[in-house]
This record gives sequence, C-alpha cells and structure tokens, in this order.
Amino acid sequence: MSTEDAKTYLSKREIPRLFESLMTGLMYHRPTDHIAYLIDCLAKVSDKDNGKRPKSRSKTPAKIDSEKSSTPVDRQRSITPIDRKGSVTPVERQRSLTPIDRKGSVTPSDSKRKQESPVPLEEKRGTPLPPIADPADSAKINDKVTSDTKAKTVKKADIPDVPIVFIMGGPGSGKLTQVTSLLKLAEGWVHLSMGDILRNEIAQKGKAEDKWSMIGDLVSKGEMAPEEVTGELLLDSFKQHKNAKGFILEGYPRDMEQVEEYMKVIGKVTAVFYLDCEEYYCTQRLLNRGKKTDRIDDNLGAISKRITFFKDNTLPVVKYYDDMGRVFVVNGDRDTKEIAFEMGNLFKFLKKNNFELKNAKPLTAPPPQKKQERRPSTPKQKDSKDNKDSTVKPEDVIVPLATRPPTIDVPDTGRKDGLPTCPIILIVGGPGSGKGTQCKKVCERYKEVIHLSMGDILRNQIATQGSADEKWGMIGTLVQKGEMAPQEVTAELLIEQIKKNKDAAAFIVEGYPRDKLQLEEFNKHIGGLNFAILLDCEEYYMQKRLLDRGNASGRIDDNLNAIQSRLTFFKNNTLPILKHLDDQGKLVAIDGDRDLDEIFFNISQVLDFAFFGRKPQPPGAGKCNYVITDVEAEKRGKYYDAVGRTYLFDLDYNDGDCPYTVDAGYYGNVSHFINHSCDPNLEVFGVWINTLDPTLPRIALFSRRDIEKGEELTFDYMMTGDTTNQPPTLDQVEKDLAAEFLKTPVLQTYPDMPEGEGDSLEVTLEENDTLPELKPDEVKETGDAADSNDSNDSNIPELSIESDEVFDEPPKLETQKSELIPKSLTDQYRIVCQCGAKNCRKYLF
Ligand SMILES: C[S@@+](CC[C@H](N)C(=O)[O-])C[C@H]1O[C@@H](n2cnc3c(N)ncnc32)[C@H](O)[C@@H]1O
Repeated sequence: MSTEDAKTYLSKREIPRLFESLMTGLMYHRPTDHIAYLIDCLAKVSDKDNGKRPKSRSKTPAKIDSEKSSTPVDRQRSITPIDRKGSVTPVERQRSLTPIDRKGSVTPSDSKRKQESPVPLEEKRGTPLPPIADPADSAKINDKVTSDTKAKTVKKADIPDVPIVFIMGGPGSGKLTQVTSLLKLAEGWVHLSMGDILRNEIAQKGKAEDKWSMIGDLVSKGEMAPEEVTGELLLDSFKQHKNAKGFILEGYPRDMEQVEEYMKVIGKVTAVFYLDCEEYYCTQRLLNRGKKTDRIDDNLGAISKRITFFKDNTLPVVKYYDDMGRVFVVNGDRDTKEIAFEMGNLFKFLKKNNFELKNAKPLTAPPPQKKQERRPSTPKQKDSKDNKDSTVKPEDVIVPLATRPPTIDVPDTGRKDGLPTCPIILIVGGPGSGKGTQCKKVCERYKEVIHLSMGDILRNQIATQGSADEKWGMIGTLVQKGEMAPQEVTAELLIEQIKKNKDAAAFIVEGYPRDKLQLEEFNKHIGGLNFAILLDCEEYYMQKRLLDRGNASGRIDDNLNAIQSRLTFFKNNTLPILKHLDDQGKLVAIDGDRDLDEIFFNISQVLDFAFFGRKPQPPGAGKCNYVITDVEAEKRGKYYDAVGRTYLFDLDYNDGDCPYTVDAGYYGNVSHFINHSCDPNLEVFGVWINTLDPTLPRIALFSRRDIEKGEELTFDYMMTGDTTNQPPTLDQVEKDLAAEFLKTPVLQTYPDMPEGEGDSLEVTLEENDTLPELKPDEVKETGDAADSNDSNDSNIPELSIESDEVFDEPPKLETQKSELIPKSLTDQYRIVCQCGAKNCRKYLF
C-alpha cells in the first residue's frame, strides 16, 4: 500500500477525527478505567455507524449527528476567523467530535456564500454538541446542569436576583476592554473582576495573614487561588452590591472546580459572552502589552503556560456552559470597536428579552433557512441605525464581515533611516496562488532584484538556530504547527536581510506581511512600501493546485484540512490588509488563475512601469486587443489556416524572431475587418508609442496613395512594414511554403476551434512517435505540425495596443475548408486571394 493509499484509507474512515475525539474524551473526563471507556466509546461509534440508535442521547460518546453538523455553531464558525490549528475555542473542540462536511466549502461560490451569510442572533448562540462522556462523568455533568438549573430558582441569601453575565476568553482576548464598553450600556450593573478582587484582598491582608500571603505567592506565580477562597470572595462581592441591576463577572470561573464552587455560593448564570480568539493573536497582544507595561507574566514562556492552562481548564468550562445553551461566541480577533458593537447588540437583545433565554436547552432543530437569505449589512450602518432605534430585533444583529479593512494603527510614514531606499514590492496571494514561482521569474528577468521569502528566511533561521536557542526552538514549533512566528521576529529578520542586500535594485517580498500586526510592524520598522501585487485566485483553484502539489510531492501540509485552514487564515487575516493597501492605492491585482507566463507577462508590465517608468495600458484597454506569443500564434495560425480565415498579425518589425503576434480573432477594432489586396491602398507600419519594448509596437495603417470615397481599404498581408522592401513575389512565397511543409509533417486534422481559447487544441504527437517521411503529395489532411513540446508552452499575455471594440464572445469561425482550401500540397494552408488586382499573387500567404 502506498503512502497515498494509506492516507486515503485513514481520511475516508475519518480515523484521525475518531482518535482526536477519543483523546478529547479521555482528557476531558479522565475516566478511571480508560480501556473500558475507550471500548464503550468505540462500541457507540460502531452503533452509530451501523445505523443503530444510541440508547441515551446524553450518554452517547462521539454521537455523530447530522443535525449537529448543520447547527448554528457551524454557521457561526463559518463567519468567524478561525485558524483551526491555533484556535483556542471550545467550539473548535466540539467540532472535533463531529464530522464536519468540509466539502461544502470547497467551491468558491459556496464558500463565499457561507462567508457572507448573516447569522441571526438566535443562531449565534453556541449550540451544545455531545461530549464523549463515560456514564459516570456524564451523570456528574448532568447533576451539574440540574444543580445549576435549580440554583437559578433557589434564591441565594442576600444576593440580588438580577442577571449575571460572564465574560470569558483566553488570556489576551481583551475581556477587560470589552467589559468597559459593555458597562456603558448596562446602567446600574456592576463589574466584578476576580483578578481585581483577589489583588485587592492580597494587598489588604497579604502582610497580616499567612493565608493571604500564601495566596499572594500563588497568584504572583500565575497559579490559581483555592476555589473556596474565590467562592467566598465572590459571594462577599455580590452581597456588597444589593442594588445592582445586574453583574458582569470576568476572570471567573477558570476551571470546573470553580464552576462547582460557584454553583454552591451563587449558582445563577444568565449568559456567557465568549471572546473567541486565535492563540496566535492572544500571544501577540500579550507580548505587546508586556513591552508596554513590563508585566513579568507577559513573556513568551509565561504566556504559553497561561494559554495552555486556559485550553486545558477554562475551555471545558465554556463548553460546559455551551452545553447548557448559554454561550454567545463573539469573534475576538477584530477591531475592539467591532467587538464592542456586537457584544452591545447581544446585550440589548438579552435585555429586551428580560434576560430570559428561551432556548437555554440544547437546540436540536436546524434554524429556519429563510433567515440566511437576508443581506448582510455593515456594522457601521447598523451602528447609526441602532443609535436611533434602541429596539434591536434578534434578526437585526448581524455579524460584521471580515471584509472591512482593519484600522492600521501604525501608518507607513516612509522608509526608516538606515535602510536602503530602493523599492520594496510585495507579491501576495493566497496559498497555492503561485507567488514563489512568479518571484523566481521576476528575479530571472530583473537581475538586480532581491527576492525575500519570509517562509524561506524563517525556515533557514529555525534550521540554524532551532535546537540551540530556546526562543528559536519555540518559534520552530509554532511554525511547524502552521502557526505564525511572532511579528517582531519576522520584522527583525526582514530588516536583517534588507540590510544585508543594501545594493539591491529592489526587493520583492513574499509571504509577508500576513496580517494587520505584521503590517504594522513593517510600517513601524521598515516602511516605504511601494505597492503590492496580488495574485488574485479563486479559492477553488488554489485548493486544487495545492492538492495536486500534495499528491505529487507528498507535502504533509498540502492535505485538505491544512489547506482549508491556510485559506481561512488568508481570507480572514491577509485579505483585510490587502483591502487596506488597496484603499491606499497600493494594490495591483492580477488574475492568478491563468497560465504562469500570462501572469508573469502582466507582472512584468507592472514592474517595467515601476522600475523603468514604462507606462501601463489604461484600465480596460487590455480587453480589446490581444497580443500572443509566437508559440501560441503558431498553434492558432494552423487552426486559422485550416478554416481559411485568419486574424493574426505578426509584430515582426525587427530582425530575428518575432516574439509577438496580434490575434484580432476575439477582440479588435474596425481594422480587424480590413481585407488583403495584392495592390493595396494602405501600408502597414510599426509605431512605438508608450512602449520601450522594441518587440511590442502598435500597428499603424497609412494610405499609400489617394483613396476614392467608398473605396475599400486594403493592405498587403505579406507586407513587412519596411517600405524599402517590396512585397514578396508569388514564386518566393511558394518556395518558402514548400520548404516549411517538408520540415513539419502533418499527423492529424485539427479539431474544431474550442470556444474562446486557441491554446487548448489537442496535439496528439507523442514524444516517442516516429514521424513518417512524408512526400508532398502524400499529405492528405491539414493538421498540427507543431512541436509537441509547445503544447505546454502556450501563453497568451494580454496586452492592449488600442482599444475600440470588444466582441462579447469570439466570432464564430465557420469552416470553409471545402471552398477555400485547394487540394494540392502547397495549397493546403493557403487562402485563395480574391482581391482582383492585376498583379494578384493568387494566394493570401
Ligand atoms: C483579417 S480578416 C479580414 C476580415 C474578414 N474578411 C472578415 O469579414 O472577418 C482576414 C480574413 O479575411 C479573408 N480575406 C481577406 N482578404 C482576402 C482576399 N483578398 N481574398 C480572400 N479572402 C480574404 C480571409 O479569410 C482572411 O483570413
């Protein structure tokens, strides 16, 4: 069995997911008899697979439930940025228990639809997904749920019976900032921060009481205070605010023990707002804060510990409340104002419903489909509307889309002192857009341009420093997991490379910056970005290219899940900064779903302009005329010859090979209709306007004599453009053609020209085929004489020469072989001239 077969086997049967589920179950429930637990889980999965009904829903481990895979959580997730690898969301863990059909998001249109679907508030609430539970643990959890439900009804002594909203999120998720915003809407509400409560208590009693001195020690080491202490303190704090209209509790409960304690002393949980952030961003935010505040626990090691604690201990708490139907997931990796706006809306909605959650029990029915049809509106629009109208309907609450450019807090104020002043150009695009390939081509054409690939730079650094250096070891692990290296590290590395290459004519930077933070870091330390070239690709094609590459190379990160994750990251994090660059007029988008050479042709147009001041063509002009390469012209020419009508025009105004040909078959202006005459009234000239490329002149027609009104305009198709040369004689032409035919024997008839594309003509000549020695009169059919290698070499760089008329679709080229193609050999490809001139050469070519 090949590796590929093994991979297919595993993925078809969802084995990795199954193992992940089992592991999650084990970690979550830590059953005493782990073997029995696993056997039980597998038996239930097997029951499910065999279509049997599980005995009890709440006890079903890994119940793979189709309802769940289309739950609001799924929809919610599809519109929030999640890096599946680095995510610290509880829902993420839940998802690992269910087989999400990712196929649905493969096609671009589908994924776009998903991305843009507004999600009604009702659907935004986290939906419980079945945990892998062993019977005992499940009972325990059920008890907790029951006790919590009871706690809701039991009025705890001296505690005001008001709503209690928890704000939860990983370290660095911005909980405090959000609480501050929320309090502006929540008049009369009290904010209780467990961190503050503890710190106050330690400050007051730490020196006098041993117990509090010990707790102070624990807390300063980043450990937790004993739950009975936190429970007591919390109760006291609640009691102190008898007139509170509600409570916002933040920084608590941090693990299931604290949940139990909370049940005992308070019990009530109205709703949980969960700030869903990627681990990477949490880390970055804390590192930045550490720089500003010198907080000792905001270093990479401590942060990583806190995140691990959060994932291991606090996420199960969120999941627990999610199972109770009380969690509202808010994407926390956005502008703080956007988050505040969304949280505010959630709060208003709860308030309007008297803080009663009708569906606090697990949702099982799929949400009404019609709600998805609504158009999304931007948060800004909603903001102004909400200012006027405080009655927010749940269906009005729409998650802001990730398409808004982020606010870039550090603007680009130009190149920083001490760095080379040469242009810096970014080549950007999603995974699989071909950035690396194009960068290579750029370096081949522009010899003094230096290509800086952040991926390569990082990999080199990790390879040389990784094992010896703790920091680089850690970065290596991050990068290996597909996560990003800290942005200050990437900026440092880039600066180092830029300084190293101070004589470079320009830098093209690939794979950086990938998000807002990296762009800000770039602006801060490097600056002076000239522009970015975006290789604009459809998600579908990027995915396909990566999958093909994965199949060919066995690269482990080119599997469907990893690809999806990279694409999601790109869409949610890189695209917004490109939008920002675009708003600044610094983005050039090039269609990246084309032949590599075509793409490069456009890139070189842009770079020619940037480096040498060659003016690019006006927008839209490119659609009107077509310049194709000689290889492509060769192929199309054979087709046109075969059908007896050609629109090709060689730009052969120089000695040597003619690299480009105009094909006016699809696009062109009125000159497209000008016929040939052996005694023409027009002369063709190459004119170099707005181009420094000698191979790319415009075509100009001048009269060669007085022209009568109404007289047909004609030119000689065999004219070289050089007036010193006379058009060739018939003899010369025949000789040349005969020689050409003998060199290139014909094997098969051309198929019909495919719509719109000349480059997909099939060439059936195989590499090892021996070419029959053909004598002129043995050739019966017209056909492809092209070198089979050319089939890969086709490129149709789009270039405007002039713009006038655009044909909506390629004109139909009716086959006129029988009329126009005479039978003799040299007549095979030739069109009989009907110009009627006395000196007519009988054929067009
Ligand atoms: C550039 S097109 C000219 C416009 C073309 N007559 C049309 O209506 O689309 C060139 C084609 O027109 C036809 N053509 C042009 N001049 C001709 C001539 N003198 N005799 C016969 N056919 C001619 C041939 O089919 C030739 O391949």
